[in-house]
Amino acid sequence: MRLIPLNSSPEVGQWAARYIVDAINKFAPTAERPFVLGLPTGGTPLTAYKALIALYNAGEVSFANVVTFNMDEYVGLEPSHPESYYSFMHNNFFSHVDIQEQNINLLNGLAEDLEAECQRFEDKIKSYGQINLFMGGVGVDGHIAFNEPGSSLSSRTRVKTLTPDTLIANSRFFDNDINQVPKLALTIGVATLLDAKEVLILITGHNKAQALQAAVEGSVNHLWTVTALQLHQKAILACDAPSTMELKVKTLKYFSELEAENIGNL
Ligand SMILES: N[C@@H]1[C@@H](O)[C@H](O)[C@@H](COP(=O)(O)O)O[C@@H]1O
Repeated sequence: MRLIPLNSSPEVGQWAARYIVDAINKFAPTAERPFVLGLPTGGTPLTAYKALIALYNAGEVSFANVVTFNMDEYVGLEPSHPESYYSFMHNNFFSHVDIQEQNINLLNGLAEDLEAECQRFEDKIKSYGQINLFMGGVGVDGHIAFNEPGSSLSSRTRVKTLTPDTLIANSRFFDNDINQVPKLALTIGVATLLDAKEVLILITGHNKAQALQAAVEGSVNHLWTVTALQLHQKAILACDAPSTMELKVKTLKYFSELEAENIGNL
């Protein structure tokens, strides 16, 4: 695991965007051999999307040969609903870059057969071989995508019932009314995420400090699904200063020194 200690949320976004752009450019994608990028929604990645758009506008990257897969989507919201993850992604990222619509993959939370939709998504990912880089965030309770506490660490894309904690956290996007938040979501599984060649998780804010502590210092545990990243060969956690507050001084110093000396720790 690499832990990248940064100061602020904008710095985390800039670091992540630079990492993604470098990965795409190094891969030199073509139409026949696209770069496959996994993407999240949420407040945390907004600074990364802004920084990616800035790098695109500066001519440093093209998304023309990038294929994307989003982590999750609510069940029952029209794509045009302002809080659907379809809307989020188009408003905050896709509409601002040169990605091709046919290269965008989002789960369809309105599918008649939700299980078949989840299988379609898994199959589509497999058709590309592997996701090259999956960016994600983390919930206050350490959930990854919508893999709520207690999710199988071998899980695949499926329907999940959201916990009261997640409904409360996400009600801020629904007029602070928990009853407007969809109770179900489609989400990639923990194993789907672990299948990616690289995983980059962004963690910002003091309310994520316990999740970061669990991810780095805790044991692998299905109650904090982010801890499954300890089993991944190439997991990176990019975090701001407030989110590191629960880490031992020794832990933070160790990871900081590795990065300062450009050694990394995979
Ligand atoms: N399904 C999403 C997650 O993918 C996201 O990581 C989490 C945290 O969101 P935020 O970044 O807004 O704190 O919220 C939701 O549960």
